[in-house]
Amino acid sequence: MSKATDAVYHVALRGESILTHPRWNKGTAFTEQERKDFGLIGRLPSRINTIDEQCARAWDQLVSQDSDIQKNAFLQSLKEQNWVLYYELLRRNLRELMPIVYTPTEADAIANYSHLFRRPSEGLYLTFTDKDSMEQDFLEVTQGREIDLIVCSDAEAILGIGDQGVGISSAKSVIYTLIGRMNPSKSLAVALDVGTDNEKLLDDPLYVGWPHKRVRGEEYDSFIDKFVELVRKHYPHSLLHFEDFGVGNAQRLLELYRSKHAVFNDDVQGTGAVTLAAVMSATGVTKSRLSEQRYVIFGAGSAGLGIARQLRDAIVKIDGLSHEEATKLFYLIDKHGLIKQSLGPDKIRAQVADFVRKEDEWNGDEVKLYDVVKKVKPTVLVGCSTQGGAFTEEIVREMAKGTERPIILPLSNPSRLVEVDPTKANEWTDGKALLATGSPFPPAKMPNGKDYVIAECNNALIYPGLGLGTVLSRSREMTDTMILAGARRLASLAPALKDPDDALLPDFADSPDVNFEVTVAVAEQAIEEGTAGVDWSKDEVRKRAQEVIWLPEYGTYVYDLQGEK
Ligand SMILES: NC(=O)c1ccc[n+]([C@@H]2O[C@H](COP(=O)([O-])OP(=O)(O)OC[C@H]3O[C@@H](n4cnc5c(N)ncnc54)[C@H](O)[C@@H]3O)[C@@H](O)[C@H]2O)c1
Ligand SMILES: O=C(O)C[C@H](O)C(=O)O
Ligand SMILES: [Mn+2]
Repeated sequence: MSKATDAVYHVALRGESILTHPRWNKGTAFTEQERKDFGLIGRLPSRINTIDEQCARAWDQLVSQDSDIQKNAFLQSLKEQNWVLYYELLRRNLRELMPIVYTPTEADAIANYSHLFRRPSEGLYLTFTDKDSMEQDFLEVTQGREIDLIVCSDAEAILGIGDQGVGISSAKSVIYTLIGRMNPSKSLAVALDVGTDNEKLLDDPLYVGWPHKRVRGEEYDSFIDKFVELVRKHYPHSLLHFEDFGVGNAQRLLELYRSKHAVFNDDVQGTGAVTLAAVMSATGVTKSRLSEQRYVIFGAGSAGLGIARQLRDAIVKIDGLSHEEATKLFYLIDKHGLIKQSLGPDKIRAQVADFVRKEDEWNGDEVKLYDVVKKVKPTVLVGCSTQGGAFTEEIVREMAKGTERPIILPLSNPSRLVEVDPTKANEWTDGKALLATGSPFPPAKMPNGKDYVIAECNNALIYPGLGLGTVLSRSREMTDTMILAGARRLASLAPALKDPDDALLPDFADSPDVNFEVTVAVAEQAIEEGTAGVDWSKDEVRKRAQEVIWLPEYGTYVYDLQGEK
């Protein structure tokens, strides 16, 4: 592992400029020599603190905040002051602080973005009205920086809370550092502000985004295209991560660009990958094959479709079924009920065409979840519908009648949108259900009194590794086979494989090591299939992956006018 503590950095900033630069600021941890060299003696109180002392102080300040949203705001401002301290504090308390900086609290932070606004998030705002100066604005912010990863969102479908306009979230790029241990200087968060259809925001005089209806159609496409072309021109080797685009754009843009650049849609592909890992783990417990399951996916949007495709493709690849046979194992349900032929084209999105059920199997207009469960007897039920509580007691009990160990994955975020509270699902199935949720939940009690840990089936458990594996191997594309390799590696690390009563997926406390393994698996696969721009042995992949790890440690600074800024 790289030892940043021993690292020596040549830095060209002095005085106020270094103290206000979050990458270089050490606050009270500047050494005596550094205080002399960087003109800081009169700018700092006398005592020199260690990182341990700084973490203890920051922790005390954090826990004195009254609510999670205030804690989130406190951590945001810490990030704006001192990256090392911010990431080190989070690293030391990962399990506890993930829900504060990420799901579910981040949903509230984004929903209240304009009201909590203090200063712009570091990152890039690209607004539709400024499209003509996009390249200039892009270069102004990036300034020739080395960037490996760009996370962008048009915020049309933020988690399950819908259109949030310009609610830029740097949370997704923070995770690349926190869990993927990626150098934060190498990532960039981009807000693509094309307006909003959220009336509450449009009517809010404090809304900080462009107060205009969402631009759609050709104008939208050409705006996005201009941005993607800039990324391709200035950062041809970067990974472009799409987050929380609306259902009409997510899969479409992915298909449009994936052969031209390494693009990744987290909601489609990241969610598909982590859910596949959870199902592989659960079928390990039930000692059955993926191809022996019957799958009901409730909510056929970006996530639902991504999950269905990922599972289907894995069944083909791993269990050897034909594409058609594997597709038949899936029942997709959206707001008009089961997706079946008679719904007609207005109610069926083009992307789900593969999964449309034949009419002769079903009577009636709109077939509801309960009726599907009753007839199909699914072994796997996935929720990505944004409909809190949709898996009612009646539905869960019905499912448990049809299968010994129902695999139930209510994935909608944030917590209040979960399709079923896992404690309830555990109770209604007498502890038989194999459960994982999208947001963190406390353990449920098994009939024998033991805790059943509810795994967090959130794409953050895998996307940093998928992204970093792609970047590390300098792949121009993130292929389905690379994603599958990452998902299989994650599944192989599932606690339930060792102890069937344990969690279906690794804990977030272990996510940095887990993602390291995913990174390695993805890069190995890219090299094996020839997608990579490098040709390394397996040992070398691991060594290189170690070398790029960034740890939140200060190192020693030397003042140097030619140094970094
Ligand atoms: N756990 C994870 O890692 C993860 C990842 C991605 C998305 N999600 C969650 O999944 C949910 C969906 O996200 P998305 O990106 O797919 O959004 P989306 O808008 O693309 O999809 C939501 C789908 O649910 C459908 N729907 C709405 N009401 C319904 C109803 N009553 N019955 C059935 N279907 C209904 C919508 O028509 C839409 O197709 C969100 O809550 C999001 O937070 C979780
Ligand atoms: O943001 C998350 O927690 C996961 C996912 O990307 C989502 O949209 O819900
Ligand atoms: Mn998302």
